[in-house]
Amino acid sequence: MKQSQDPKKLPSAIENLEVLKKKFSTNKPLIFLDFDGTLAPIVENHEDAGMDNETKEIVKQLSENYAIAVVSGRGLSDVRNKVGLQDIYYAGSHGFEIAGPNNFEKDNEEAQKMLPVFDEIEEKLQEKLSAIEGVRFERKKFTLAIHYRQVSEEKISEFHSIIENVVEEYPKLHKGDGKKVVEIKPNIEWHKGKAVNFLRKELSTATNPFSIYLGDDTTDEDAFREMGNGYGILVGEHGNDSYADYRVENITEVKRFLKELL
Ligand SMILES: O=P(O)(O)OC[C@H]1O[C@H](O[C@H]2O[C@H](CO)[C@@H](O)[C@H](O)[C@H]2O)[C@H](O)[C@@H](O)[C@@H]1O
Repeated sequence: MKQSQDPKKLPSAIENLEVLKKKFSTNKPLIFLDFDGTLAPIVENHEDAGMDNETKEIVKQLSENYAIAVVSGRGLSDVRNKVGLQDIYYAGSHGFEIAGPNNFEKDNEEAQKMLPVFDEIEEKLQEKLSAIEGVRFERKKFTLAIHYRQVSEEKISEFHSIIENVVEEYPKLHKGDGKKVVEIKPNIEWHKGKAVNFLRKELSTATNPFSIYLGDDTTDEDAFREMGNGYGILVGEHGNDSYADYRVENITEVKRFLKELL
């Protein structure tokens, strides 16, 4: 079983490029890419996030040579619009909604049944959190993000307590965390790692295809942990230990690494 470790102790993918490129020349990897914090810089408002032209071009060129999937906490249509490529796969809502070329679509069936519960909890939380300035809601199909990047420091513990108390009333849902965001998700054994395993079967006929996954957040750890034949590459840090195999420092290094695959 994989062990997590201090990300600072992970080997740098950039410093080990020659070794990795050698490996990739004999094992063409499937490429899994997280969006926020990996392809697009973290910004104040979630609506404003986007890839720069260089990153767009790199991902486009990679998609001509590799099977690629973007795996995001964002809603499927949102992340698809932001990446803008038609011929690649996407997993949105933390893997609960998956889509790909030729009208391929796969929503998590259990999560589908929970849509009315999401409507209810969203309404309740909107009301209970209305007194806290700076709270931003982002409804995805199967998850609900509540952002607190713009909430003042002294209000943050109240923000978390309100959400915890409400979520406790809903055993079908659970609360996860991200970068200055709380994510309400279906309480189902499904996450980015499971979605990646599903996509590995979709993208390759091999039993255990060689894959790489780049991601920056705690939710990407589910994918790193599930990486069988392949490498997880952590972008920056998220404050906890990591199951990744390598690290890159930031988005600039993500670009540098991906360019080497072209
Ligand atoms: O899985 P990801 O593609 O990394 O998505 C994770 C969440 O990313 C977005 O929120 C984060 O980025 C925002 C824009 O930079 C930032 O303002 C926010 O504080 C971050 O948490 C997105 O809005 C969420 O829906 C995703 O779940």
